[in-house]
Amino acid sequence: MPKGKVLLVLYEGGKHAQEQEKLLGCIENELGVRKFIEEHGYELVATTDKDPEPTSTVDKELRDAEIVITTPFFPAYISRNRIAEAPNLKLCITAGVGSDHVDLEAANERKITVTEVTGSNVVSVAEHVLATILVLIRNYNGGHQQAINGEWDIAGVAKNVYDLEDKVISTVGAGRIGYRVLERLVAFNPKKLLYYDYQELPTEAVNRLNAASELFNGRGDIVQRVEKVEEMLAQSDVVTINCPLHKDSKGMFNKQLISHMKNGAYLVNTARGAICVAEDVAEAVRSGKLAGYGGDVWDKQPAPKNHPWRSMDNKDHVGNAMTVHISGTSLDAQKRYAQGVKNILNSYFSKKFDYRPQDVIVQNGTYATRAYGQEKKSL
Ligand SMILES: NC(=O)C1=CN([C@@H]2O[C@H](COP(=O)(O)OP(=O)(O)OC[C@H]3O[C@@H](n4cnc5c(N)ncnc54)[C@H](O)[C@@H]3O)[C@@H](O)[C@H]2O)C=CC1
Repeated sequence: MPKGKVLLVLYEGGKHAQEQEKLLGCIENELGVRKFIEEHGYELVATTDKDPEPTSTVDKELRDAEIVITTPFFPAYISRNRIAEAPNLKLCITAGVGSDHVDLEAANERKITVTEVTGSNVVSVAEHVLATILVLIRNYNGGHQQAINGEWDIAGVAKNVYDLEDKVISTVGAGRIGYRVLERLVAFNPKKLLYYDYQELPTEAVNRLNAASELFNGRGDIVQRVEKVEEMLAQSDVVTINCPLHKDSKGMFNKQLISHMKNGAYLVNTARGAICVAEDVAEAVRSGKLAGYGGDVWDKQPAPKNHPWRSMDNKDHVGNAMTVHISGTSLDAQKRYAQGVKNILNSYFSKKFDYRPQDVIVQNGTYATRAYGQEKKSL
């Protein structure tokens, strides 16, 4: 009987993989799972060649694969067509969080299980959100450019510098990352922390934030849920997006929704690029409607050289805080999601299928989480 095949798609590490052995998430280090997979009698095929569909190595190797492991950082899109061409496929594992690169509806139709390593990089992303907010609101880029260019024009930088203290800050999505962002923001003494989510935060979670704000800043009752996103945006100095990409969130931040934001507000998106309409955001930054946009997720990854967010700029050249998709792939996160992938494989190989419930996105033809849409089934 031929061996079952596991297909692993990761980004290239090159010389960095040799320099840094903790870089588990690159093709050279294969999440540290090769030996484990082979010991269980499976074949492992690892590749970086994911595009274009349908002529890449992924297309060829997926045809007889039983398991595919991908990451959101360098996503191999497991599309409906690719699923149709992969009759043996039983399990898709996301090494990280966010499985929108898998066609979840098509997976359900075929009863393919889709799992991810829930929680593995939520702290990493929350820290990146805070970093991006501070880069923008403190005009770090303006000051840094002068520092390395030999300039000293303080007014030229200071005219775009604010404090985060006393601002209204909001999150679209208050799940694991959104909540951790709110937690970390308390330290900055915000005026209000608002959230928009169709799932309400537990009362204890809200009480904890209010109590911390009371203790550190002398003001309680700062957290509020807002029912209408437009109402939340109209009050917010800084908005961060922390919800998954699905049919209701795709293209949500378009020209029309951005028009409800305060003039000169900041928008930070480390969730998924396609939640925003790229050209509409770039135009809002150009016009000054947004004082800045930052994040690390793009609607197509790797993003093309001419993507509007690469050249997006404002009149003072300080409104762009984009990075490549790195927030969830810190070395600490890589260790956690590599271990999480191993645990999921172990559940599968043992035929116990005793996955951690929070890791399961779809199973047995249905959604196991409500995160991918309001109407989706809850466990
Ligand atoms: N940049 C990066 O490296 C990473 C990005 N992510 C992204 O962040 C997303 C969130 O991750 P977690 O917080 O761990 O997920 P989570 O499942 O804990 O929380 C997501 C929350 O968003 C809410 N939500 C869903 N659709 C919404 C909508 N249209 N409007 C408002 N709220 C909505 C859900 O009800 C849930 O409370 C992931 O799905 C992924 O796309 C996650 C990890 C790494």
